Amino acid sequence: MSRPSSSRPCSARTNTGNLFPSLQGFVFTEKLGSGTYATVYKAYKKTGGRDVVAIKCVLKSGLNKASTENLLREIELLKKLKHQNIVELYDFQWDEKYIFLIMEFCSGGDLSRFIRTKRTLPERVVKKFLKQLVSAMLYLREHNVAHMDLKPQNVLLTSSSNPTVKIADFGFAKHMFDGDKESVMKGSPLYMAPEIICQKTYDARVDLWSIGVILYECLFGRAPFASKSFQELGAKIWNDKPVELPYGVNVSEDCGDVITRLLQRDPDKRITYEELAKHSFIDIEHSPSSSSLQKAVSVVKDAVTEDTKGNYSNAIKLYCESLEYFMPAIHYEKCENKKEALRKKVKEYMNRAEELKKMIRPKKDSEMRRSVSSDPMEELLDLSKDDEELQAALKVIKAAEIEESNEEYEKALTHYELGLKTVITYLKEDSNSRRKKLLSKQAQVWMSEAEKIKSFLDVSHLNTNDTSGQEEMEENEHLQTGTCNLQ
Ligand SMILES: Nc1ncnc2c1ncn2[C@@H]1O[C@H](COP(=O)(O)OP(=O)(O)OP(=O)(O)O)[C@@H](O)[C@H]1O
Repeated sequence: MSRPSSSRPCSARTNTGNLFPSLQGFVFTEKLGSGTYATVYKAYKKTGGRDVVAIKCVLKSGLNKASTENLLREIELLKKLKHQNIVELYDFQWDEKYIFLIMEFCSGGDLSRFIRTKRTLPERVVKKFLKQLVSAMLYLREHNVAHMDLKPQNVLLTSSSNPTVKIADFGFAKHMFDGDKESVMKGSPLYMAPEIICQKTYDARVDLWSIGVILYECLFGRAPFASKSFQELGAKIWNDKPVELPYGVNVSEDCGDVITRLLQRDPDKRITYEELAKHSFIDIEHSPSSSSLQKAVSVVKDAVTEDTKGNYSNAIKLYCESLEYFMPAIHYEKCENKKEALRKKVKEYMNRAEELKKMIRPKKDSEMRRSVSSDPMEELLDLSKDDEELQAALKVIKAAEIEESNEEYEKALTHYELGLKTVITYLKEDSNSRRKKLLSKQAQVWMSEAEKIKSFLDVSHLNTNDTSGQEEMEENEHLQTGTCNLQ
């Protein structure tokens, strides 16, 4: 809510002798940086918990019509936007000299500086940042907001260890509904989608291109159109050549695919927001967010219900599905104690899933052999001596039984299914009544074995390992060493 500052325009002197602006209720401690129309300071609240904030101070006298519009737009938009990956605007005030935007403080600096200090970022870290940026972008799309000036300088980091990224600087942002077009040139050429320059009309898809450029720069240390002169930059923009990954780099196929699809010059060929959210490199549904834990709890509740009802196969699937939400929930949790408590709980659920897997595992050797020796297979083979096709099918099933007892489940299932195909046709036509009776009884047994194997195979490979701790450790190691991807 806007409310005028009661403070008189005055200033405090810094260590270096420069003047800080002054705002009642806050102590300015440090200059964080300055942009086109504002300077940003670190400050803390005099009252309460002395919360640290960032205050963007806009000198009113420096505002022309365009920058006033930018600022008002930024305030209007930021007031409405609340997302874990968007810098929050707490309040705004003004006095005779300045307009103050009191914002969430991000102590890790901006992504541009972060990349420069590390040269390149490892794919694991880039993937985490990208998921967070995409999550913010999807939220912006839901609110019909296009940022229009996404670049590493406008992406802030919450801290230097285990950082979260947040989108800042909504000075150029605009309410844009699907199909809306814009024709004014805005943004920074290195990060600007080609259609802004080449076609002069564009829409919210320009942000997808900029995300692609940010991703490229994080991985390779420079923007795809990085140039030594404006002429060179112009030539690269006005070109039909597809953007290629630098020679000799080592990125996963998924990662390469998402960069290439974001950096499509033609916006109609560019990946859409929906496709991006579902892309296997991003998989927003299973990305750490404030709702991860809620989703995990809801899935695990269903698992327990199925478990209680004795539907073990379903229960295992749901326990494992809950892990897909528990892991991002653990990543999202900042408090170490809570993380540990969550891990303990997850371990209990996953132990139960493993226990159930053992329970539904098809019979092992001794039991199986007993049923093999007691089954009338030998009699059936004898009754089918004059029928090569049925003999062959029965031998295939016999092999399946042995494979099952040896726990070669995939092979056993294939052979059960193959043999049963023939057996079933005989059941319809067989004139030998003794054989038909025996065959019919055994077919039931084999079908039920095949079903058991199928439902076991369906869940046996499902993951019950919580790797969140390992992942966090590796990520931190990477960040500390600043691993380089260009070899
Ligand atoms: N909330 C914040 N927390 C910490 N640092 C911040 C915050 N907001 C801005 N900064 C720092 O202040 C610098 C200036 O920010 P600002 O938004 O005014 O301009 P800019 O994005 O650098 O430039 P321009 O507005 O010209 O695009 C940023 O680059 C960043 O380093």
